[in-house]
Amino acid sequence: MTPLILAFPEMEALAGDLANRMSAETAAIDLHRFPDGESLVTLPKKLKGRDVIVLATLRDPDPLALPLRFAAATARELGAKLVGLVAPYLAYMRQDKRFALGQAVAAPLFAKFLEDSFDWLVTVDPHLHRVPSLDRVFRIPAIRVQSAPLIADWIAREVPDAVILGPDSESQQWVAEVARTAGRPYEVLTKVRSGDWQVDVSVPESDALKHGTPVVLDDIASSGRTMIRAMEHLIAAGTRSPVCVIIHAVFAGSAYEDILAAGAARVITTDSIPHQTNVISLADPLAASIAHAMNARLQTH
Ligand SMILES: O=P(O)(O)OC[C@H]1O[C@H](OP(=O)(O)OP(=O)(O)O)[C@H](O)[C@@H]1O
Repeated sequence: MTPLILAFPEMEALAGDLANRMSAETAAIDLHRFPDGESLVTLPKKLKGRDVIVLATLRDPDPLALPLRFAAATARELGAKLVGLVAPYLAYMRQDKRFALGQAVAAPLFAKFLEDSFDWLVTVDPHLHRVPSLDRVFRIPAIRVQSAPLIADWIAREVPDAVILGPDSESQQWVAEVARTAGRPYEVLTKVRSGDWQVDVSVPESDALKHGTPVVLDDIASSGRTMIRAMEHLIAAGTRSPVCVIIHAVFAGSAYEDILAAGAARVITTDSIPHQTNVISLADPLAASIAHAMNARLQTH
């Protein structure tokens, strides 16, 4: 039977793109909020014997956590075979260690929460800068789509004189990869975070920056302060107007407007989180990885 992609709100467009590439069908998950804040999840009726792919954005994960669990459990009660999760943005991965005594280490706890409900997971570049692979966090088949080749293509095409800038030492690994694929130079900045909205970034002396367009590349823009501080220093140093390339368009509060106001020439993102800045489609590698994850899970079922 054809797999069925069940899209949580906001994910209908990506669901359609994936269905076109995978001979799958799509249907929307109806998510109703009662006045007291509880959720009612309603799935389509014909799930018996089908592989179900739940597609959700976890940009605002807490209100979606229980509906995700309800959707997975209900799909099984209605006869679905495998139930997988495609979460192009995987929340909670930044808290991958105890930064201060008493803190919850959210990354493995959230992973456990998801693997208790789903048979497999596909995500895009999770923020696991200190963890080498998703297998260290998930015990279900978990596949990481890498956006680097798509980002490198976009930069090579749209900003041919790019100097690619990673905001902190942890970004070196993938900024170097994007720069190598795009055939452009790169630099790594130094970031110091002192609070949720307090970040400082220092920019190195760079000959390349005198002649090229700075492209600040980061996996997440949340408060936007990392991007904003990087741009402020670049502009003060006399560079051309920076281009901001962000994988996950989290954009808390007015972050997007603040980044534009700080002088970005362009802000572009992948479609891991629906936003007006999405220009890089992840549908091709996501569709390939979903097929791979379903096969991997079937082999262990
Ligand atoms: O828009 P912002 O609020 O500035 O957040 C975005 C930044 O935060 C993340 O790193 P983080 O500072 O969490 O550091 P880490 O890489 O050590 O987790 C991410 O890699 C960005 O650089």
